[in-house]
Amino acid sequence: MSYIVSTRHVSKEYKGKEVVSDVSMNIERGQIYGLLGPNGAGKTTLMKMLLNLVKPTSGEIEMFGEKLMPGSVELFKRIGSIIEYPIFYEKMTAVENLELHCEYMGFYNKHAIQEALERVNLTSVDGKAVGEFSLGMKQRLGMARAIMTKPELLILDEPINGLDPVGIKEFRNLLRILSKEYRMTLLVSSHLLGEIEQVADTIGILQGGKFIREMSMQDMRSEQTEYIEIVTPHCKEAAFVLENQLGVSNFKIIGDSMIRIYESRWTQQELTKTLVLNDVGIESLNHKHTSLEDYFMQQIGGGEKHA
Ligand SMILES: Nc1ncnc2c1ncn2[C@@H]1O[C@H](COP(=O)(O)OP(=O)(O)OP(=O)(O)O)[C@@H](O)[C@H]1O
Repeated sequence: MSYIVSTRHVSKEYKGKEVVSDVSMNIERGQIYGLLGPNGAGKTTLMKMLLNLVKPTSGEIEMFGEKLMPGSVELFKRIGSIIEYPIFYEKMTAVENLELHCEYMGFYNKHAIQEALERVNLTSVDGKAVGEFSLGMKQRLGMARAIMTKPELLILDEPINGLDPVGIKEFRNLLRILSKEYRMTLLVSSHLLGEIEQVADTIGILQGGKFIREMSMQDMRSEQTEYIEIVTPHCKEAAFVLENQLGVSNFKIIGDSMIRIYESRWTQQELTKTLVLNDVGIESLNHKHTSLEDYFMQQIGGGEKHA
């Protein structure tokens, strides 16, 4: 398998503290790869290492099959990125900023500037200095700058920050277009699975600097569990009846009033009947499945604990 990005045991320490720890990740050409993790997980640091902005303490990085070295410069002509907040010359207009970027990248194509601005829906800002833009407009301009040279790989750090709901929807469509029509490979970080689950092909989960898991969204969806959820004010009594009358062993008690049963031996009717016959009042009893967000929270250790 040829990967566009491949890291081998990459770690980064700051003042003796490891903030990225032994990360081995692989991004296939043409994929939208979601790098997920809560604040401070190490997503930005990992992306900065891919862009040679931060030197790994140990480990190796390959980009486009080539080992990343301090002097690798040509590689970055094939990569577009937005890391943290995009920075611009505030007194210049959007077009002037993009023209300057073209010059810097050795790429000049007036048509590409207009096309990029149209792609991100930032067309009626002629004559306005970037310093007067809102955060969302700056994010759009950052995106225009990143895609203007049609890079093969696009690295976006929390790109949804600052966008309104319409902007988020447009942004997801843009990612799909860049992937499907422009055949770009995309690495997108987020702290919320919900923001990228609809577009990502693969997810890598980072927590406390450690790479917990890398899996396709398809596998992630198939790992969602089904369960029966009982809401009852008599949780302890219900658990006792389930265990002793029905032999149910695979269940969790959540808080004071909820039980989730992960085995399908008994129907909803049978469970209801047994609980009621044993004087256990029930508020509801329903068949459910975990959402991807629940799954993600479980992976990063923020899910419910076993009773
Ligand atoms: N230059 C630095 N010096 C010291 N510590 C740093 C430096 N840069 C990052 N860190 C620390 O490394 C850890 C990971 O930070 P990083 O910004 O990579 O996480 P993140 O997952 O991108 O988080 P967020 O979503 O909040 O941006 C944090 O504890 C941060 O304080």
